[in-house]
Amino acid sequence: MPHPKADDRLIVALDVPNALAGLDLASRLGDRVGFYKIGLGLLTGGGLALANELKQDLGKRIFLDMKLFDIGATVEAAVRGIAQYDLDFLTVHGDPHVVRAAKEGAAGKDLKILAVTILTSLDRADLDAALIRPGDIPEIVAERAARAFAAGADGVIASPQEAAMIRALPEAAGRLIVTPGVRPAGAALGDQKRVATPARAITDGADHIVVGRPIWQAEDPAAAAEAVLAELAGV
Ligand SMILES: O=c1ccn([C@@H]2O[C@H](COP(=O)(O)O)[C@@H](O)[C@H]2O)c(=O)[nH]1
Repeated sequence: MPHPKADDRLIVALDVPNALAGLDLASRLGDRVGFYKIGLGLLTGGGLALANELKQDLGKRIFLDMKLFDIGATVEAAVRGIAQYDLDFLTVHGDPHVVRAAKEGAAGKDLKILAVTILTSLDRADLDAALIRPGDIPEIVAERAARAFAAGADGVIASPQEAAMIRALPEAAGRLIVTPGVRPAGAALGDQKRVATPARAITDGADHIVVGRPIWQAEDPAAAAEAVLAELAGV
């Protein structure tokens, strides 16, 4: 079922406590939103059943944000199982062996594998604490993105602050850039550290933006989504 009114550049993160709350939010957002992200927080709260319902009954596109990371054989088996569901995007960590295994698992299915570069909630101090090599974050993100693309990733997850740098990579031609860490001007950051506005993310080369709390925690989620969509309509 197509959604002529929805601008699928906006993906709304359904980080609500359970599937019922997810369905309720989706019904409040109605035709305004055509693309939803279901993540780890909903996994034990009926996330896959919700994904199925949103896709089959309401015609929404679904991004399953699992951020898989394991030995290749396990990632491949996990993705083969997930690919039986009718989903659109799936995340894995951007390490080349993980991306290659995920692509094997998704072979023959119309499921795009997106590689996480560096979480948008991290800054350089966090990387130091995790013993990740020295260097500027945008430079490390660009390198991880190039390696993930070389391993076959259909796209990458990065902060909007790195979108322009990734878009300029030759390896990024025809690949997707999806950016969480998006905040309308003045919105609370929460735990996000590398952020930019919806318009900035898109003008810098993102194909899709992911927006969660600024919409689902808003007093009027439909109005909050409309404000983001109005900003996107201007770029
Ligand atoms: O680097 C990443 C990867 C994934 N996410 C996910 O996106 C949403 C963002 O939610 P907000 O409420 O808009 O901050 C959330 O589900 C994360 O798990 C990310 O933020 N950064």
